[in-house]
Amino acid sequence: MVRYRVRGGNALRGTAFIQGAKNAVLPMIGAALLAAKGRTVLRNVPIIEDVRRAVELAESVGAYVELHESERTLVIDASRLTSAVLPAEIARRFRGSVLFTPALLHRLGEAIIEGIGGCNLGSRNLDFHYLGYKRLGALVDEGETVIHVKASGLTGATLYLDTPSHTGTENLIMAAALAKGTTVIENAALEPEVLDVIDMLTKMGARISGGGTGFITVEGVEELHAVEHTVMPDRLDAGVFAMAAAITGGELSLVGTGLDLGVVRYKLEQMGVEFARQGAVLHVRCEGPLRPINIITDTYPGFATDLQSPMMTVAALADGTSYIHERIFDGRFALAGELNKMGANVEVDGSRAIVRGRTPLVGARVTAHDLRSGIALVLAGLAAEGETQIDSGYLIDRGHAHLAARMRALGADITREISER
Ligand SMILES: CC(=O)N[C@H]1[C@@H](OP(=O)(O)OP(=O)(O)OC[C@H]2O[C@@H](n3ccc(=O)[nH]c3=O)[C@H](O)[C@@H]2O)O[C@H](CO)[C@@H](O)[C@@H]1O
Ligand SMILES: C=C(OP(=O)(O)O)C(=O)O
Repeated sequence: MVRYRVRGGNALRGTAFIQGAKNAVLPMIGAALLAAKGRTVLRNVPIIEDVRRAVELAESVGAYVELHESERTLVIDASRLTSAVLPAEIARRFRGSVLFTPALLHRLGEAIIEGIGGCNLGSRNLDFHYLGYKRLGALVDEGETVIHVKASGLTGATLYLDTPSHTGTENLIMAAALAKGTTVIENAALEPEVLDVIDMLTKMGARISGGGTGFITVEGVEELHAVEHTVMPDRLDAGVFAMAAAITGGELSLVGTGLDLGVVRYKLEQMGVEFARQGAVLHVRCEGPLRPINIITDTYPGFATDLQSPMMTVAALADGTSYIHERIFDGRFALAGELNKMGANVEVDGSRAIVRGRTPLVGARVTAHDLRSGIALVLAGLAAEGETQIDSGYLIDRGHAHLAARMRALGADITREISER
């Protein structure tokens, strides 16, 4: 069991190196399996547990994968895929496993999905994915525990997503890329990670237009080839470091090519955090007290649900009452109870939370219920008096690379330990 220990009180200062994006690299690993010849190279790969699971999953279906950790580079040779099974013991450990389905369908004519994991955030349906595959000509057999998707060649069609699902959009683009004819995906996701995946697929030879508009057109091609691609920076990792500077009264230079925090930056600015773009570096600092904030999560370009939990910690440290409305997931407030153990005053009512700040936070033994509640508790620990122990730290490691080392380099008192219980 992984546990983080944080002793609060230190202002974070220095240069924070932002990792590559988890939610871009996982679909890219799935995309690499579409290339039947050659070797794909992915650069700026975040060394996170989800990437390790994705490597294991790719190997389990027959790909040859090298993860060069110190070079943050993945080399994937998918010329020989041997198994259409996504085995439960790996696939259930991360959400990105769902992104292997299109490659297995195209390369082996079927995908046998024994499980899909990911953060426990309430209902996380996959109906848009399966309806899309069916419209493209696949047979989908949804058993109690195993889902079997079969197709001897897919054919383009018009697809519609009820809401712009992130992985749903990526999966249907990948399924359409090697289908016969034209596919149109209406109400497609606009997230920058989706656009980065489209960039990679385009380099591979896919013909995709309309990325970022909500209406994506894919002209199917005969084959896709292996390419080199650099993963975009992780805006969630960047948001967390900006918040760490804000709540500790620190000052950080965030380094990560082309970093854009979007609405999160504007919300933090409303709270009193100062940002300055200095060429390729985004500088963030906070001197005065934090003001309260209202947040409504939404699909891009709205406020990212994945930063809602860390923002709850920031709100608990602001002077006044903040309001949070979670609109993407129906079970994303597990953090509230843990923050309250540390002295926060968070009241949850359905999809809304009221955070009454500022209450002094004190170190406590708390539990990460999912990746982002975990990192939110690390933030709380940085601002709390005394020591905070965060159990189930594996969930944090799913999405943040070398967290303790990166924060220690900025002056934080944080350690990661492995314990029996
Ligand atoms: C690996 C990855 O990229 N994970 C991200 C991805 O997850 P993921 O792609 O799983 O999230 P979706 O955008 O698909 O889901 C958003 C909402 O749509 C609903 N829905 C989705 C698909 C579907 O077929 N039917 C359906 O009802 C879900 O239940 C959920 O309430 O986007 C989420 C929302 O930005 C982020 O929190 C995750 O970090
Ligand atoms: C919900 C998240 O991830 P996943 O979809 O991989 O569970 C997340 O990154 O916060």
